[in-house]
Amino acid sequence: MQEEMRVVKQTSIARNIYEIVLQGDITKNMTKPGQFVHMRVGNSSEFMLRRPISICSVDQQAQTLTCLYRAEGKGTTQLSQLKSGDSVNILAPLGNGFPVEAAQKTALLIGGGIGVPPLYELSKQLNARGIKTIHVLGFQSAEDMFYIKQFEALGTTHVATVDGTYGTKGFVTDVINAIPVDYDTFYTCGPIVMIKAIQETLPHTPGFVSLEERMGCGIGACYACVCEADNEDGYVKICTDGPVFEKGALAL
Ligand SMILES: Cc1cc2nc3c(=O)[nH]c(=O)nc-3n(C[C@H](O)[C@H](O)[C@H](O)COP(=O)(O)OP(=O)(O)OC[C@H]3O[C@@H](n4cnc5c(N)ncnc54)[C@H](O)[C@@H]3O)c2cc1C
Ligand code: FES
Repeated sequence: MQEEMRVVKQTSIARNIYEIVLQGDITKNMTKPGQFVHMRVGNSSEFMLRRPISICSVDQQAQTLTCLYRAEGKGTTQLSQLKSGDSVNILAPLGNGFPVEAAQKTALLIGGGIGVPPLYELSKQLNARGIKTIHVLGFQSAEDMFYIKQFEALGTTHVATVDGTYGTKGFVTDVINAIPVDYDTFYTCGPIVMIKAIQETLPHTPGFVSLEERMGCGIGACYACVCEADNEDGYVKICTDGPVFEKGALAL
């Protein structure tokens, strides 16, 4: 489904990180955490390719969608210029999403950098099902951190920064190695190197990983997003088969 969503507000929340709140009917279809929206950020041919951005939070009553993104390249920088009252063309919801029903009692949610946003809607939905959530969030530096208070409101939240300016100095795996193993399922989203390290750190815990890799069409037509996998075809398309996969399913 496609819609021109209205920008309600846009706020800078950390170094190069923006929170955009959009309103529209299409939110009623955004029910699964871990799905993403495909945004057209401008009308010129330069912006023909849409930008995939995770659903961070949905308010069904207000019909609003919140996304968090890093303004890095041309498209996301263009997106960061939008003001309240502007509109953005959204194709959504795309992808499969995290299976919330997989967690039994306690879930460990691990996010790295701009992989953190989809874990917020996931944590909200797990908590609504009575599942306790523990969050481990990794950033480069204190200046890059966002949504710490929002995660703390949902469950115990640990932060790791590479430069040690906040929380544990080091990586999310340093935190995971130091906390008690009282969770039954893990969910993670972030850079591939982090996902690989987590799979090695938690070999016996069932888990689900979400990839935020390069995409083209977002709807299974262009093969820009294929990743080697242990299945009959030998590959998967991140956009339609994912972006969430069971731990170990991909040859990372
Ligand atoms: C499923 C999914 C969810 C994502 N969720 C978020 C999120 O919540 N917040 C966030 O900040 N980023 C997210 N990303 C990454 C985000 O899509 C890219 O950072 C963004 O598309 C880069 O666009 P640009 O205009 O800054 O860069 P440009 O270099 O101008 O982009 C050029 C083209 O390459 C594509 N591209 C470049 N880098 C990526 C990338 N890493 N992933 C996919 N396409 C890319 C762009 O979509 C565009 O078509 C997600 C990616 C995926 C696949
Ligand atoms: S992005 Fe085109 S097939 Fe996945």
